[in-house]
Amino acid sequence: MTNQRAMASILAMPPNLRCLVLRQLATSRPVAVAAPISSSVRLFTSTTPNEARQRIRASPTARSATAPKPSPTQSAKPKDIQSEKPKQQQPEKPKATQQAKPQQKQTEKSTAKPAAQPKDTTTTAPAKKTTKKPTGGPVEKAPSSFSFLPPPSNDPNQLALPAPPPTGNSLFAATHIFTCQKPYFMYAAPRFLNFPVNTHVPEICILGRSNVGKSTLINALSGAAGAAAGRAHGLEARRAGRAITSAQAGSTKTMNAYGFGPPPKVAPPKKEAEDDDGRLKSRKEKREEKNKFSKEKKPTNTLILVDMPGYGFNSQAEWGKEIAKYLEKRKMLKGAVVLIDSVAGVKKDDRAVLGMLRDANVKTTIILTKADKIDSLESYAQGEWQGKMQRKDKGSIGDMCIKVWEELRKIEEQSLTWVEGKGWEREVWVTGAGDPRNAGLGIAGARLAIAKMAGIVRDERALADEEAPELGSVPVTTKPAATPTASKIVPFDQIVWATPHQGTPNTKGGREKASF
Ligand SMILES: Nc1nc2c(ncn2[C@@H]2O[C@H](COP(=O)(O)OP(=O)(O)OP(=O)(O)O)[C@@H](O)[C@H]2O)c(=O)[nH]1
Ligand SMILES: [Mg+2]
Repeated sequence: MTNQRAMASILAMPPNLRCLVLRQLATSRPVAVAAPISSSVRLFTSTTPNEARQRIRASPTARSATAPKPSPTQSAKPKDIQSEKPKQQQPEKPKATQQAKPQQKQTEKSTAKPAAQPKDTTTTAPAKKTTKKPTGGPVEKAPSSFSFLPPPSNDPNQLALPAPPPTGNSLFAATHIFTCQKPYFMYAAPRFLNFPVNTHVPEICILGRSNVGKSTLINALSGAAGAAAGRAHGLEARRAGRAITSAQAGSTKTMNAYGFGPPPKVAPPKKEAEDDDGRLKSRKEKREEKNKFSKEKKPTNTLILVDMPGYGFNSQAEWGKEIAKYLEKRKMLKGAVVLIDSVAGVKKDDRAVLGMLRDANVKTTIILTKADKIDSLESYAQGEWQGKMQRKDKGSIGDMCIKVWEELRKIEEQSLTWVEGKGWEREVWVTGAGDPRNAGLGIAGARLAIAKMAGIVRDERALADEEAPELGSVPVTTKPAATPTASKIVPFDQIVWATPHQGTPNTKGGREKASF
């Protein structure tokens, strides 16, 4: 209504004045201004030109340059909200706590009341582990040393006598040599000529019919338990320094040497060309010395065991010839271990090999293998095995020992030196190296038998006909290798070996006890 009255008054004006008034009104007329383009919706608002300019300044392009703060806040808000939403939605938290609680309960299950959560106790991991252990590991505690002594005569009514158990010191010293470090696979010699020179480290060879368990015993001596000792295959076994075993006879085809125990300390070669008296060496002397050292490598271990190819089924005649050469010519050969199958007993091939050993005058020890196949070891664990072994049942281990002694006494008749107690050991050792149920049956005793024959450990038992090893002739490892001040460092060719093991005295003046 006010606009109509104004228009009527303007029209009533004289023409000149009317034109002036209309021009004034035209300049002050409102202008349509575009809304910010940035927004998806185009808004139109009626404003004055000044307001329009202010709005244009506050346009999206200007906003983006001049006012970045509001956009992040606006964009951040939803993000924050979204991120906060789960935080605010606290119902998830109780879910997490509910999941954590049962885990804690599982870990504390052993101490918690089993009656409160019977379902958890049946499904939890620790319970499974405890049930799996008996299947994988040894079930029964097998005797670590297991040996027999012969009766005074060959009277068939007499029985094998269980030998008195070795002392803890002797078992500890022997076990330490074999287990203080990883066994070292030194070389495989197809022929005797391939053997490297050795003038310092005692060697023991392991002989026996094919598949009797020679390689398995070597693995068990180094600490491989039960099934692991009898199932060493391929590169993995080689890398671990283990002997390769197989259920098929004739798997070992070369003479393989394994080193045990730490190396003796060797001084670096002298730099000055002077001898001990300070005299300058001649060229010839220097050359001789160089050749002497280049022939033989520095010793790497205390003891070498040579795993021989088996004789009998699936063997080759060539192996026998090379083994015969080895037995006759090897300087550092301190003895041979002949393995005899507890089930099969002494065969024709065993007699032939024992005859070879007699002729070569090589000291011999008999070890029975696969004893687990004869008698149940449950009785061993309960201490009943001694009486059980003395029974005259066919196939018992005691009976097998009697047969072995009979054979040895026949074979020794053709020799003056290779006789009972000197050429061959009276004590027969019994093992079950590859027994998956009873890891280490008689293995500590076998270690002692071998180390004793090599002259590096003394058996402390007072056996009447036992001869002490020759002192100073062979290296002796009496203590762990970690004793740095044990011996003075001397040149390789001047190594003076220590005396045999006398046991490790403890602080109370007694002897240390070893646990086996
Ligand atoms: N039950 C049982 N099995 C054994 C024992 N010793 C060895 N075995 C198994 O007898 C098989 C032959 O063992 P090896 O150690 O390869 O025999 P080997 O005398 O070295 O045989 P060759 O190298 O062929 O001369 C393997 O399958 C061993 O798992 C044992 O004391 N008890
Ligand atoms: Mg073998």
